[in-house]
Amino acid sequence: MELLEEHRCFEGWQQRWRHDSSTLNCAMTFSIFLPPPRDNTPPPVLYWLSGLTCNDENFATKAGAQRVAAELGIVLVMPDTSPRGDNVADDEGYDLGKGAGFYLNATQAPWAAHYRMYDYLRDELPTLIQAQFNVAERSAISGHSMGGHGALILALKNPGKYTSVSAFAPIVNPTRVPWGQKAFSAYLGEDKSSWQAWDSCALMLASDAASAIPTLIDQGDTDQFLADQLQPAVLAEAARQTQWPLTLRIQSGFDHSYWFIASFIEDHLRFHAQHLLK
Ligand SMILES: N[C@@H](CCC(=O)N[C@@H](CS)C(=O)NCC(=O)O)C(=O)O
Repeated sequence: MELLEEHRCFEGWQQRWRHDSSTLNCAMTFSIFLPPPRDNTPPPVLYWLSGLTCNDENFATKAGAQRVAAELGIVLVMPDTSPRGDNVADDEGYDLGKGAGFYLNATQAPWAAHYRMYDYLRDELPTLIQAQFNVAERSAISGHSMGGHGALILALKNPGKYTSVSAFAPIVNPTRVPWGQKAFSAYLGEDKSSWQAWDSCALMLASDAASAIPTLIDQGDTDQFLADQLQPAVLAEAARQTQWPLTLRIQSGFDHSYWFIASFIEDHLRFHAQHLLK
């Protein structure tokens, strides 16, 4: 592990690290915010997954989450959104390839060689964070847009792994919207039956009530992607049918940007703190 940057931030520290990922078969960079130590209890972790075109720095620099994370004593881990490097397959579009890993394990050439963000986030990165930092095992997960999709599928596919999940403007039904259909065709191939394992709505409908965890979603009602790509009402209907504890808040006048995230990130941190710090 190589420390690339370190900055004092409120009562904690903002750092940026590079490491070699054996899952992704390339070097990866992540950001982490470490709150000030308090007594002998190691702090829990909130994983943040960003959206299309982002890397580990968008949330770190634009969301303004550190002040409240320092106050609550929560570590923020901000991974990149895809494998990186000259040897990694890419596409000209902003919504496929680098910056658009969709938090799944690709099965199709040329993507399968590196695009395994699901395994990286489920196994390799948490193991690394546990080994390198003084943190508790308890963790929660959140994200934006493609990262909201990532947070939801990681939570839905791994009962017991996270105390709570939240999302801003998530892609809840990727198998039915253009962003998801383009990415899933490339990464998973044309057999659409394999797509269901990576779709929050399908996963929630197939979920076991006993594995449900508290879920908070915020969605701006003037988000330019709301009607074509996001459609959180489809997940709300799945939650109604399965009695999944979802709170969906429609926020008047907010768009898809980090200005929206910055406006409600404190609510999400306090929501996760209720479950992480029990
Ligand atoms: N660039 C794309 C949109 C990409 C986009 O909105 N990305 C969101 C996540 S889906 C984001 O967080 N962008 C980076 C940022 O705002 O810092 C477009 O022109 O349509």
